[in-house]
Amino acid sequence: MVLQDIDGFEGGLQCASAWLPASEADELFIALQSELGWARHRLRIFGREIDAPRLSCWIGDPDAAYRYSGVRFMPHAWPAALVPVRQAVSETAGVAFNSVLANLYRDGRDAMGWHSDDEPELGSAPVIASLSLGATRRFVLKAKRPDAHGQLARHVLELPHGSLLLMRGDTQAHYRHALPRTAKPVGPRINLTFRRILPV
Ligand SMILES: O=C(O)CCC(=O)C(=O)O
Ligand SMILES: [Fe+2]
Repeated sequence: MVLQDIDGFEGGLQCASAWLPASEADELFIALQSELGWARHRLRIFGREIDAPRLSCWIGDPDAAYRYSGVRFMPHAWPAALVPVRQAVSETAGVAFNSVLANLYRDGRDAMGWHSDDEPELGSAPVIASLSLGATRRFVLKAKRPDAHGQLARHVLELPHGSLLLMRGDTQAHYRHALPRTAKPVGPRINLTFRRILPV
């Protein structure tokens, strides 16, 4: 397993493309797809309530209560399939993660819009570890402020089955990220973003 720095992020973004061997990633995908309590979370955008275009399940230790897009979630308990994964991801990242947001993108119409994971519960420079399973999808980062040429820097990553992406340092403060829709035919994808929720 090799964590590679992604250029232009000064150590704030690292990726291991085959962090989980394919057979383990296959098994994990199947277990999570059938066992998690997938639900359509509701989002508040400009005062309107809308259904998120994906299915989600929030998992964590009992004290890891969390607000996401203006909604307070009580975490589900850790399913057996995620106990060793949480341990291994925590070791790789060097952070004792106490929660994970699971997202299921059923096909190319499911997506996640532009945001930063900068909620106060995550602290000022959070480490977020993102494990991708299933179909490869495009993950895009865009700077919040223009560079010296007046451009908003953009970075595109393809996140394959079993890959682990670490976002650290100023990544949330300086960038937004998104998982755009795609018109290409793609199968389902599960993404797990491990987070450390601080007591507030
Ligand atoms: O699905 C992804 O790769 C991104 C998920 C994400 O940004 C999040 O859960 O905050
Ligand atoms: Fe995110």
